[in-house]
Amino acid sequence: MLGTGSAFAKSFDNNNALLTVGERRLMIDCGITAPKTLFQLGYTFGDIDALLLTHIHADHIGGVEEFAFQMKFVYGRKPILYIADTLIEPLWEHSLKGGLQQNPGDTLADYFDVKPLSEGVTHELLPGLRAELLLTRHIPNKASYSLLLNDTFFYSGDMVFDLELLESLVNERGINVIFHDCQLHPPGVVHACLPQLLTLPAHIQRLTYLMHYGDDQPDFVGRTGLMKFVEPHTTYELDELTAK
Ligand SMILES: O=c1ccn([C@@H]2O[C@@H]3COP(=O)(O)O[C@H]3[C@H]2O)c(=O)[nH]1
Ligand SMILES: [Zn+2]
Ligand SMILES: [Zn+2]
Repeated sequence: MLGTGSAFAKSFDNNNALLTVGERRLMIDCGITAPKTLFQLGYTFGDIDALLLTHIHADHIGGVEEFAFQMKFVYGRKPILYIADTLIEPLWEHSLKGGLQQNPGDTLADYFDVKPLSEGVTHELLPGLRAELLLTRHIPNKASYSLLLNDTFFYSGDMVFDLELLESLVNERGINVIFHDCQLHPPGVVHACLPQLLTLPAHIQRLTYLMHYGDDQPDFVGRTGLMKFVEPHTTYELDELTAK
């Protein structure tokens, strides 16, 4: 995990991840803090093969302009951009065009090898890494996607509490690890909040790890039921997590 903080956290970096599969690396979201976090952890943008974006908020896309410029002008190649088909136009028109457009007609494709993802369809992102996007509720009229990885691991984009979805993932789809965004203080208007997540049945809590939390997270250690916190700047072995 590059970071595990909420959008407003200052002691935790933005909730972004770097997945390594064999020799290939996929970054999940690239927020404001991602360029500096990568540097602090000893990576460069040149180490990244592909970027996947869950939704358009700065803690998830605020570092994309630098990523795009560095890949073009420092590393001289187009990384893969995996993104929901519905987000391509708003990402460019509403977020990136102001900084990245240099010539009339420039598009995302001038910086990225854009691979549109359709919701509900499994795509192979890297050899050995399959992902399905799920449109999950975050902010009304604003698309945000969560990820099902290799049919075993659920990684929430920002989303509200959705008991029905989590139950169906675990009970019907065989998901055995959940990384879930967690707002520590209620009410959970645009994120699941801790009191809501604490109502999950025990067998789901045991599979659940909390991320995207605020600066007072240390006050909540030991107060998360059967759920654990995802730690920042920490590497998790998916095979080990999902084998438990
Ligand atoms: O209707 C809204 C819209 C936004 N917000 C805050 O802005 C943040 C944007 O990033 P985020 O999605 O990680 O978290 C969001 C919330 O903290 C909110 O509380 N209510
Ligand atoms: Zn966020
Ligand atoms: Zn968000």
